[in-house]
Amino acid sequence: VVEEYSAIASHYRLKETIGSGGFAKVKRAVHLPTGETVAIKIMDKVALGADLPRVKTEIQAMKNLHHHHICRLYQVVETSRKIFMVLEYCSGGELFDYIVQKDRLSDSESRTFFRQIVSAVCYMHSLGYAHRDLKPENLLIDEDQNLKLIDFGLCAKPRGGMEDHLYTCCGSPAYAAPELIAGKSYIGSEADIWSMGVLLYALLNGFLPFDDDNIGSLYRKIKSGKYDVPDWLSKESVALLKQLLQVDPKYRITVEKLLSHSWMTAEMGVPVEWQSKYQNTVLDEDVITELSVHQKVSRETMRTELSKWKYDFLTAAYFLLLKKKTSGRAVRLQMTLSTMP
Ligand SMILES: CN(C)C[C@H]1CC[C@H](N2C(=O)NCc3cnc4ccc(-c5cc(Cl)c(O)c(Cl)c5)cc4c32)CC1
Repeated sequence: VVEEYSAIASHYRLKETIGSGGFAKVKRAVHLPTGETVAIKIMDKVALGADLPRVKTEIQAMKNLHHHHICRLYQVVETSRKIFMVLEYCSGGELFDYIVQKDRLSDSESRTFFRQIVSAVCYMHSLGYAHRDLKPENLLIDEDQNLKLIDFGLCAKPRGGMEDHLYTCCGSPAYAAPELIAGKSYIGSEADIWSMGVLLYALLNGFLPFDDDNIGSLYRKIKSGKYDVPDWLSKESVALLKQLLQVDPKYRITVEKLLSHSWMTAEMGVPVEWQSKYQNTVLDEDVITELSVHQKVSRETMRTELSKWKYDFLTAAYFLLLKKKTSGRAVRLQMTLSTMP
């Protein structure tokens, strides 16, 4: 097995498999130069077949999406047979499992999580991306109980911008908007708003608003837009669900209005901050120092090299050192990154 993973074995110690998506295996790993834990998504190009473009879509999208509630891509390694994506590790697992084990979440815990989801989605929309597969399985919890959005294989960045219509019917049926399953052309951001309505319902109730083993009756329920309203729901949350789960996208709440909706701001007092907390234009001086000293190159050379954002071993070392710094650990490397030119 080791020779298969030799491309990354120089810098990562592979640990156990932590999950597998359709055509990918995800393993926990340790980044040897910093000691940080990462998740490595491993795909076999032959097995991917027609799905290879989805992976390229995901990689390209993740290179442009830098947000504290979006899983960070650190590095991409491609060999003749494999693609490895080195990703931010989330020790808390899937939000889906968290809801199941708690049965359902309280109004305020749902609000805390839902504000983070809206923050990530609003940020994506501001950059012209629609996720198109929003569901609790694609939201992970990190060690600080923060949510991280994953799986950008279906996300779309319509050429003509967010108003451009999309056509491919995709994502998971139970979370899919009526216009999407009706096979009509649709606006990606509007479909994401519907999916967030289904997500909020799942957080507050522990079950889905539209569910049926038979796909035909599931579609009929979604198109009807009718769902149960359990008596434990607060008046405000019922009002918000009504505005999210509007069958006609014309009447659906927009993400801008969502940021300051009264249920969203209750207890918090402030609208959702959707801008990224990550500073992704200025390079961190402490990290440059550590990397340039360690690689025995000038700071200028290091700055120039880092600014190419090649998502190689150097990009990974930069992001992981920065993560160490922001979580108050020493900005130190344990071995040379042998790949520096
Ligand atoms: C859609 N589901 C079924 C697939 C599962 C695959 C395993 C996942 N996982 C765990 O099960 N436990 C721990 C765990 C910890 N850190 C992770 C970090 C990143 C990713 C990740 C990121 C992206 Cl961008 C992506 O595309 C994919 Cl597939 C995975 C998964 C992690 C993870 C959860 C989702």
